[in-house]
Amino acid sequence: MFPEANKGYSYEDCKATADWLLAQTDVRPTVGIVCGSGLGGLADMLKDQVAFNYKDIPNFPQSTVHGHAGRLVFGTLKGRPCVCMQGRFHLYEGYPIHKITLPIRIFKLIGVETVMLTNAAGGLNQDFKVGDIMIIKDHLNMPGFAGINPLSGPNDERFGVRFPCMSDAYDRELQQMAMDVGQELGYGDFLKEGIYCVLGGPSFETIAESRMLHKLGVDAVGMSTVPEAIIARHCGMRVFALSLITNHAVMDYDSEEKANHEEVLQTGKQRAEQLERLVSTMVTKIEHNNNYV
Ligand SMILES: O=P(O)(O)O[C@@H]1C[C@H](O)[C@@H](CO)O1
Ligand code: HPA
Repeated sequence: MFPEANKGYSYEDCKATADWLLAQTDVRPTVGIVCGSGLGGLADMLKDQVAFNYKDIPNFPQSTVHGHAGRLVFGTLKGRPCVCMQGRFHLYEGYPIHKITLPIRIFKLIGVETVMLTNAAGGLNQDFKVGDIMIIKDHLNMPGFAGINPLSGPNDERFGVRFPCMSDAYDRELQQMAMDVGQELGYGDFLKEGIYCVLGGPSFETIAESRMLHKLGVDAVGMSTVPEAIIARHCGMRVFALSLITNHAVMDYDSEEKANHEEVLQTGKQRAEQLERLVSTMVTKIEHNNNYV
């Protein structure tokens, strides 16, 4: 069942994993959530949980990063059937890019229509503060510039077209919904929007790199999300994504600040409750056919 790294997973491999999951649970999720570093608490919001350790799911990679529990959780969120990845995969873990994005195709094959991606990221926008939530409106795919794209290799039309459009990667209605819900919840002061850039990691950025990204118009930098968004759009799912700004990307040689994973996880804990409320309220407003109510 394990294909060669550069060949990716076939439609049949993905279908086998999807069918295996569907046989284990009656939950039929239409919303799929991916928890970023330190944001696994989002999965704990689900009621009537049916949870699987990644190691027990055919074809699934294993989580290797602290703050990514490695569980796929099915359940309901205020009555809506959802599935939640409590832990994602990153290029720097050594996984080929097709493996990182495999769960997103599984989402599609089990009936998910809307994907909500979350991540921890370093803030480059000078107006951003640690603890801000940035709604992602667009991305820069740095590994993609070097040919590392989850759609490289043969294209299977059963998933989507050879050359998918990405100018509409992040659903505008869902961005507006997040803004509206954020205002209703009183989050106006820390709810922002911006452009996310993915790098390979695991080293954090140098000062020169951060300065370059800032000049390019990047608002937040991280190590995930973009490959998942590309795969989700390729197979026709709607994508909403947000970054929790967990630290400032250092851009000044006099600065004493040093990016570190502990700070990332700590900021996640501090904003967990608000983030959960934002995501869960949005889920209640996403209709089965993906309309915004
Ligand atoms: O999975 P995400 O993108 O939230 O994780 C970020 C990027 C690195 O994996 C880690 C660095 O602290 O957090
Ligand atoms: N850079 C890259 N990835 C990150 C950061 C950062 O500063 N913070 C959390 N994930």
